[in-house]
Amino acid sequence: MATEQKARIGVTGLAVMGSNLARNLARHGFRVAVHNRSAAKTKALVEQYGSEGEFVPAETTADFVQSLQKPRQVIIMVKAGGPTDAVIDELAELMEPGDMIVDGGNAHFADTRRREKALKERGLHFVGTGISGGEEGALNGPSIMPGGSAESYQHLGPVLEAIAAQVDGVPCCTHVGEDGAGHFVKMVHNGIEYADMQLIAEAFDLLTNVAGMTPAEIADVFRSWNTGDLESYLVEITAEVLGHVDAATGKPFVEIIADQAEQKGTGRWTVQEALELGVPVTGIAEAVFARSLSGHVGQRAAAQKVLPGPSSKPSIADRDAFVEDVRQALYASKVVAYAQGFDEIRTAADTYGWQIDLGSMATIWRGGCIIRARFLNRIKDAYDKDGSLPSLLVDEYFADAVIKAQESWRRVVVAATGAGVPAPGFSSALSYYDALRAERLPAALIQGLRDFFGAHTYRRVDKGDASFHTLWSADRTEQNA
Ligand SMILES: NC(=O)C1=CN([C@@H]2O[C@H](COP(=O)(O)OP(=O)(O)OC[C@H]3O[C@@H](n4cnc5c(N)ncnc54)[C@H](OP(=O)(O)O)[C@@H]3O)[C@@H](O)[C@H]2O)C=CC1
Ligand SMILES: O=C(CO)[C@H](O)[C@H](O)COP(=O)(O)O
Repeated sequence: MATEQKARIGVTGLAVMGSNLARNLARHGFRVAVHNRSAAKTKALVEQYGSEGEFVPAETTADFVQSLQKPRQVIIMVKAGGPTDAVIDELAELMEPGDMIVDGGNAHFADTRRREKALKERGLHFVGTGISGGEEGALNGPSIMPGGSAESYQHLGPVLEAIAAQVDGVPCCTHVGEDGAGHFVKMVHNGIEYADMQLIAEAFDLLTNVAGMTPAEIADVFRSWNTGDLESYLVEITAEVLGHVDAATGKPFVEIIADQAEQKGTGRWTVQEALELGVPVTGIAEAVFARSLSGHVGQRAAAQKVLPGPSSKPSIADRDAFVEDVRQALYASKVVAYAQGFDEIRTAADTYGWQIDLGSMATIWRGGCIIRARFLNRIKDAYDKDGSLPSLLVDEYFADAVIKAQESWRRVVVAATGAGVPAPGFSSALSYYDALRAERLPAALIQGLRDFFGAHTYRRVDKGDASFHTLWSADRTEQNA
């Protein structure tokens, strides 16, 4: 193939994400080489969308690599895990020093670190890149979170910024940080996505089972919420899903879906990594566990037969006031979930030596991605004002918002408890708020107990950092530890 006919960039893995990303690149004037393990997808893409731009289809990996301009840039969009390793191994055999492999799948950041290290030894650049926005975002402009070296970003950045979503003329793409930073930030993005959806689902449950509203009425509520502080993609599509009617039965669509939430793993990874880093991401953890509980069909069926709810349910005197309380509780709990997610990113950056600008993360999540929301502008402002903010909750704007929401938030948690409606997201977010602001926590008693049974020692409020142990089974005098 003549050099001038070679492609600027390649995409391998042409399922929903890869094929739409390739189309997005082509629509932006990049000649794109396209390849898929099974050639039918490549053929279908070119047949259906060939007129959208310049595609260079390849049936084999060798032809695919040959069809690229040097230094070569290949984006992989295949299943995370083993398939990604298999594709990287195949490509690496055919590529040359200076070429670049970009993994746009939902890889675990530790895999990304390992892959970048291994490929560097072969002279290849490797960029682990988070991409969010689902199939629609991949086509029309996703939010893109590239890691890897600053040098790699110099070459790749202009292409990614061109195809990313744009908000106020700013691309939703920036160099997140070295090696696995991009995939780490994408993982936390997904963790926040889990928390956000759990809170929305709890709001729906409360409006259904405490306020007695229908899905169509609740759809209207979400539609109106989407014109205020809660404006976001997830609130917008909640109104769509709740307003949809099942064609086969004529019932509200939400009532005919099996109530078992599935998960591919990025939320679970966010919690596992938070446990390692010692960051309390209670909202995300509750969301992961709530999905998991929903899937325990046998246990749920057994419990339904023997465990009753409260003998009487509180009645809602003023439905509009309750709807407003739920709105406030949703907003405050959402702020807590984002605060926890940003804490995890900051702690990981310190741990792994990444220079992550938290304000920039809020900036690139404003468009294209699943958690895009109006209040990300406020998060950006908060971190722009103070890059070392101890918690989003102490920023003036967000402190004011949760303080204003506080009474509503408490009423909603009380109503949920009284009615026997599970609201783990709302209640754990409120407990987090109360724990953070508490002058004194019962952790003191835990320390006392640990010292009693295991001589694990404790620090005193009046003796600085020194540790002590009480001789519990002797005369109970205190010793320096
Ligand atoms: N779907 C979404 O909304 C989002 C997905 N992602 C991530 O993007 C990536 C692609 O997602 P999606 O488009 O949904 O596709 P899938 O995750 O369903 O992956 C399907 C693709 O992987 C290829 N593949 C699977 N195993 C192998 C293998 N061993 N060797 C080579 N190719 C293989 C398939 O090829 P074949 O056709 O031959 O089977 C197909 O192209 C995933 O990592 C996903 O987590 C990221 C953001 C959003
Ligand atoms: O990455 C995404 C969006 O940004 C995917 O939509 C996400 O993988 C969905 O996750 P799950 O299937 O676990 O709900």
